[in-house]
Amino acid sequence: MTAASRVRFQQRPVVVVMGVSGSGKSTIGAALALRLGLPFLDADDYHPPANVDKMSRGVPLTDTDRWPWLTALGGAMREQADQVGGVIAACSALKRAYRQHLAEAVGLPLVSVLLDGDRDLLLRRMQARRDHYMPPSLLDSQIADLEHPAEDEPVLILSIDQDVDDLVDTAAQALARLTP
Ligand SMILES: Nc1ncnc2c1ncn2[C@@H]1O[C@H](COP(=O)(O)OP(=O)(O)OP(=O)(O)O)[C@@H](O)[C@H]1O
Ligand SMILES: O=C(O)[C@H](O)[C@@H](O)[C@H](O)[C@H](O)CO
Repeated sequence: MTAASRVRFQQRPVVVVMGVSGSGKSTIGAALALRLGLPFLDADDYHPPANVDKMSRGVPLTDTDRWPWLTALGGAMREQADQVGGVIAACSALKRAYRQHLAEAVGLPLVSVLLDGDRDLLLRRMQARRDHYMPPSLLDSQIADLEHPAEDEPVLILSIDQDVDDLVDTAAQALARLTP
């Protein structure tokens, strides 16, 4: 048993694994949820078809496109948090207002895990992906929209130039300390 798998929380965490497209949110979020025995929700599954169509055509989403999507995800997070106590969601959550909106929808404080990487690595990972609607041409608009969590937002920042297992180990251990 690794140190991370022995982590015990006083309270189950409500976590948003966040960052720009290609940073590894779905990959790390799913693995972290499995490690912590918590439900996993992927924001990609909550987009209305019009949003997916827009992104597929290489057009960045606007705030207006994102609010209903964030409301739907926040509602699903709340259901899981009510039933299970905690939840891990993968969601770009690029702007502070989006993270606040999610926290309000859930009714509990969120902990963000920001997957941070440089543009070259992000682009390589997006280009290597074959089965995803999000085109690499949208990366720069994602980077432009990203507002790094401020001092008053509980956040764990992870550099994505590490193996998935290492990232999950670090996140699991740090969450035990960050969770109120
Ligand atoms: N730490 C890592 N090391 C190597 N490859 C990784 C790592 N994390 C993710 N990947 C790979 O990078 C690609 C992007 O990851 P993923 O789809 O999870 O990102 P994402 O942030 O969910 O993207 P999007 O927001 O566009 O859905 C995938 O092919 C995934 O397998
Ligand atoms: O906020 C946004 O611009 C979008 O929702 C994207 O982040 C996508 O969800 C994702 O990155 C592609 O799967």
